[in-house]
Amino acid sequence: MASYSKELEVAQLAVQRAAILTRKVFHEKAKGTISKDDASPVTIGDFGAQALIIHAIKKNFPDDQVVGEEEASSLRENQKLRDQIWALVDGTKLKDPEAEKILGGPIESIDAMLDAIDAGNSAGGNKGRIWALDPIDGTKGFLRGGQYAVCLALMVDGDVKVGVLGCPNLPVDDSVPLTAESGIDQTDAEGKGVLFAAVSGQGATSRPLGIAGLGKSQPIQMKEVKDISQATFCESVEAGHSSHGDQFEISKKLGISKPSVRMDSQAKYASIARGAGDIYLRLPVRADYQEKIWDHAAGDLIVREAGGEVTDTLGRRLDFSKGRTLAENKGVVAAPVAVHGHVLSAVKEVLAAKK
Ligand SMILES: Nc1ncnc2c1ncn2[C@@H]1O[C@H](COP(=O)(O)OS(=O)(=O)O)[C@@H](OP(=O)(O)O)[C@H]1O
Ligand SMILES: [Mg+2]
Ligand SMILES: [Mg+2]
Ligand SMILES: [Mg+2]
Repeated sequence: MASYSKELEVAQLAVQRAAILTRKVFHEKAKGTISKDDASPVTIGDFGAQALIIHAIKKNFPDDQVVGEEEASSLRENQKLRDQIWALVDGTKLKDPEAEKILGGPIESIDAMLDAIDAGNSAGGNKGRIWALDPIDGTKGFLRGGQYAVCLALMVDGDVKVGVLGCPNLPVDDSVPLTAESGIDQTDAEGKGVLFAAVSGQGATSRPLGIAGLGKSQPIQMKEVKDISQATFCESVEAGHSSHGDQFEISKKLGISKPSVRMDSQAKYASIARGAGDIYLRLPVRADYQEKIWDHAAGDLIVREAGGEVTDTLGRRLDFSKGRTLAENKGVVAAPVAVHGHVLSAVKEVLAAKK
């Protein structure tokens, strides 16, 4: 079995470096936000983080492909925005020269930065080594001052082998349980920022998200759910991204009376993987929406390696081999292995009753 130790080290350091950049933008008022063709927002933080991460991947693994959320066409036409991003990218380094060397050093020029962003254009698929990258997941949360995540996963022949999530606004302490306020960034910089990782067959870990080399890691595990009515379930903040109504019906069916924890980004997967919460439900709002692979690849592996099961609403494993989207899946149901079947039955009953 391949160990993927080099890939894991590069991925974690690349995400850690990119998070230095996103944290800078998070604390600035002007985030250089523009609207994409689908009317969703993108900021200088998203572009900068994508450039830095793809640069590190290409330096270490030149033949690998990348499926990245962003592309640079709007920057090629907008010099002001491009220069703003370059100032950020050029000034972002890990405070450990050895770690910086592992990432292949800085990006050489503005043109190289734009090319790095555009190298995230792989069509995906079921052959070879392909990285899935979401430079800022939960951009709306990032803009609102909530949770967000820097997400990177390596797929080999369509199967996720390595997953890394940088969550700058989650508490370092794995044992802090989720509350209704967890989705809001309420604490100061002290004690915040977690780097989650998993390798297929090797378990999942967390460690503090630092600014130099990698900190000390510890294994993480999902919590045992003894009484499902006491379970904590997570869902999106944005009602346009998952159906709060269906999710409420499902939780009622499970006897859960606690309100949901609304949280942006794959911080939801990370939070249940470390046992701070129990269940993540993402029921489709629109029948025709196809989930993007970069919104799920890292979280899917981290939850499964921490003792969870992740399927769609029909009980199928998420299939990352179909291209840039999860074309063969509908929604997400993530829970500890022991209770996943029970949760899935409630999901199916609620969806059947709607028909
Ligand atoms: N209609 C629809 N249905 C499902 N998902 C959608 C939809 N539209 C957008 N998106 C994707 O949602 C990503 C963020 O969603 P999250 O649930 O993680 O967070 S949030 O609370 O909704 O912000 C978000 O990721 P980012 O763009 O990286 O923020 C989108 O890829
Ligand atoms: Mg996303
Ligand atoms: Mg994104
Ligand atoms: Mg986006």
